[in-house]
Amino acid sequence: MRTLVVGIGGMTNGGKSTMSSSLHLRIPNSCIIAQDAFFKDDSVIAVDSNGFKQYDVLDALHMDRMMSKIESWRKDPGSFLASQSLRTQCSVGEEVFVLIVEGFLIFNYGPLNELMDMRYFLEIPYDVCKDRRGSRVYTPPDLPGYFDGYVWPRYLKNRQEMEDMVSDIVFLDGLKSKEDLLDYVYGDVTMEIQSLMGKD
Ligand SMILES: Nc1ncnc2c1ncn2[C@@H]1O[C@H](COP(=O)(O)OP(=O)(O)OP(=O)(O)O)[C@@H](O)[C@H]1O
Ligand SMILES: NC(=O)c1ccc[n+]([C@@H]2O[C@H](CO)[C@@H](O)[C@H]2O)c1
Repeated sequence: MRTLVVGIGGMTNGGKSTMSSSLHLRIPNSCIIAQDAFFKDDSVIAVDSNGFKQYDVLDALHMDRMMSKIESWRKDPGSFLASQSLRTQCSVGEEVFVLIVEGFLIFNYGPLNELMDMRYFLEIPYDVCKDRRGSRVYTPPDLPGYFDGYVWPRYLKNRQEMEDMVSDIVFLDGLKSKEDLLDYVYGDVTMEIQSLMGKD
């Protein structure tokens, strides 16, 4: 059985969900596991001296649960796919199962990073990131000053840590159009699938 794990990482609002869901729709036998689904309950998230909730760290996430879910895909991707929602597209005869792992801290977690076959990171400039983030409503909503006082400085730290840990990441300019970005990653993934299919 052949499998491929594609990591779609990136900054907050870099376009990860957009890219991942479009990729999923184009790639047969693919599914998405998104890191945002594994945030701990708000009541256990640490708060700093400014009153800012410390959401942008691995400690805010149930990474153990995320890894268990990925493990169940790895054990039996066919059954995992079948247990997914109606959106899942199964294609008989396609032999490579593709897992799209999406999230803002996927490469910072060693055991998860190790499982990736392909790594992408969507980046956008500070002002675009701040604008996009400002038009989103999280639960709980961002406090005034949260972006400059917490999200951005924390991103810079997370990014440095990621670059110190991982070298083979393809950085993508998130200012390009959704279509161009998708075409690029889809082209790469398709080539990899073809190459895996030719392996026996
Ligand atoms: N290439 C693009 N060009 C312009 N806007 C984009 C592009 N990709 C995504 N967007 C827009 O940016 C916003 C954030 O996109 P998306 O939700 O995909 O980001 P994200 O990285 O998953 O964010 P988060 O992880 O913080 O939820 C959305 O409004 C989306 O429509
Ligand atoms: N529980 C959530 O999903 C949640 C709550 C508060 C903030 N966030 C933000 O999500 C981003 C990652 O996609 C991070 O920058 C968090 O601040 C998420």
